[in-house]
Amino acid sequence: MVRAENVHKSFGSLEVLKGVDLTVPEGGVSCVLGPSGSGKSTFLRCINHLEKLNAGRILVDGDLVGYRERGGKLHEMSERDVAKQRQSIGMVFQRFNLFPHMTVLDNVMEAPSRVKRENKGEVRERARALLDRVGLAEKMSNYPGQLSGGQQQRVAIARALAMRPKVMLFDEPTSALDPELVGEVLEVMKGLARDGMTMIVVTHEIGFAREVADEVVFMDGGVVVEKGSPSEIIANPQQERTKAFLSKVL
Ligand SMILES: Nc1ncnc2c1ncn2[C@@H]1O[C@H](COP(=O)(O)OP(=O)(O)OP(=O)(O)O)[C@@H](O)[C@H]1O
Repeated sequence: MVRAENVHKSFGSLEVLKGVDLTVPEGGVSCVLGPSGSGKSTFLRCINHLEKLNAGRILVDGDLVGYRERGGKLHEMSERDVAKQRQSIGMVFQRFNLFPHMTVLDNVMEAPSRVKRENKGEVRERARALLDRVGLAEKMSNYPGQLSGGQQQRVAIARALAMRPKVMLFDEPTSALDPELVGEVLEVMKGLARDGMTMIVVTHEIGFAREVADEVVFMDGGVVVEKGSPSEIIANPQQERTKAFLSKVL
């Protein structure tokens, strides 16, 4: 479960998030739509400790992101606790950023072996199973440079899943792909949604949002303009800003 309450974030004098509220229940999928510069990436980055909030709070699985409550007061988490909390939050970016000198299997094994220091044999089995799940079992000995963009993005998803996250954040995971490779990545994401993963997906893939999202959130100018079911927001938007955006992307 993810709950964001009144999240504010500024960069200098630029106010990027102006009080964002969002709740994704356990196993729910929220798709965040909105024009470029509306704060979508910044919002995901706040959930994953890549940015610090100026105000508001975020809870992942009931735990406050970045803070511990002690004696009725909030204390900033130690780096160790931040690292631990980040393990429960998987993130997939537009650019997959795999290690080019490591095989596909080693890329997927890297984080659990290094960060969690888990048993190598178990991690290898899990990584193999994940590569099978994303349809890349036969590529595990290849290097990222030998794979298509869609295949690399599927490896990136397997890599995030290898940490057994409770929540997966996707930041425009198909925007950098050639159009014919988009479908294979969306299929993997649909499978994850079917399997009950809690997901927040920033995307311009309206078809995906329509089919998979439990809730569609339209953001513009650092605020949530409207949110609701796909049929409410995509088929029947109420706000002019949402209508204008959808008329451009549909
Ligand atoms: N580290 C930063 N320092 C200064 N400004 C930033 C920083 N990160 C983001 N911004 C600014 O915050 C605003 C929102 O950016 P953000 O990337 O969150 O938008 P977005 O909705 O994800 O857009 P896009 O769809 O283009 O990725 C932009 O004006 C951007 O330039």
